[in-house]
Amino acid sequence: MNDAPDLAELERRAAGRGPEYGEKAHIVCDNLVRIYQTEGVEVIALQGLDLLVGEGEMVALVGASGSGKSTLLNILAGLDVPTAGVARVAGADLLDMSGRDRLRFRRELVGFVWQQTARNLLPYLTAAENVEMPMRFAGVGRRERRARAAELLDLMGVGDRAAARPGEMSGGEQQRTAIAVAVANRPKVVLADEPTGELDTATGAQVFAALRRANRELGVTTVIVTHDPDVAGSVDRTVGIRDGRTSSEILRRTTRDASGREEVIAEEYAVLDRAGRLQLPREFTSALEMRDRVRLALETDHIGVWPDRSNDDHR
Ligand SMILES: Nc1ncnc2c1ncn2[C@@H]1O[C@H](COP(=O)(O)OP(=O)(O)OP(=O)(O)O)[C@@H](O)[C@H]1O
Repeated sequence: MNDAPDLAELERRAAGRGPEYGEKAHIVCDNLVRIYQTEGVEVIALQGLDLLVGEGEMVALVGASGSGKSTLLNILAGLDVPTAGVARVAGADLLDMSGRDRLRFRRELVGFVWQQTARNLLPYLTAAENVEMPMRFAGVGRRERRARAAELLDLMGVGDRAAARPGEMSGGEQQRTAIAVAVANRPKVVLADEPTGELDTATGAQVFAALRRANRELGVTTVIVTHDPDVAGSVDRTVGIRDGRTSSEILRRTTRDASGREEVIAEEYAVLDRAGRLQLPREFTSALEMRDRVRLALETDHIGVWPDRSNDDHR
């Protein structure tokens, strides 16, 4: 006898979870787990990551090397399959997808920009031909392809480089062309893994500006993995990943001071998952020497967290 719950039972259990988590979000990660097995050793790259991104949002993902950012991006791109949890992008369920749907998802619903310029563009095609390539796969007619490629290269500020091959373009021009390629098929989501990583500050700023233009003018939801503080500081929302989980978020909003000047206010938040778990920033816990256990108190409008002093008398 097999005691494992059948599909109907799993669906019943899932239905009992109350209102669907992230029902309206464009990207939903719920308790996402990715375990790699290499030579008998398990690496838990994502250990229950939660993330919601709304349609049209532009979000930066930051975190130490090895925290799981690229793993997450590869899953959202449909290139890697999570071990457990929920991952949905633009309505597509990334855990339950046939090979054919996955291919369609990668061709039509997401666009990517990688750090290595060589990975983004075909070296023997011109910039315009590179932008036309995904449209060709999608069966777009020649005239429409040409017009859209020209329009997108213009939007990215590299319209005058349309006839150049990647080897004849600067790194920044190649990355801006890569963004045009990524959005060619009108994807719902663009994923960029360190798009400015190989560029100097000024060129990186131009590439970021091109991504932002794609986000604002084409309305495409954009997720950027970055170590670049200028990029992380320029988006409305920066999500910190620590040890395979979302740990904190910085939200920025623009207001006007008394003299009418614009100022950006950045506020830090901790991510609270459905089970009530949150990660306190390491600087906070180490400043107050918090370890193992903390004391909590519910106040009318906040929760107080204190170091555990209960054993101090016995020491
Ligand atoms: N294909 C793989 N096989 C085995 N382990 C992997 C694989 N890919 C990633 N890992 C491990 O998973 C963890 C998360 O890696 P990941 O590349 O997602 O981190 P990251 O935050 O993107 O790091 P970086 O900023 O250096 O790119 C690391 O411990 C890494 O060694």
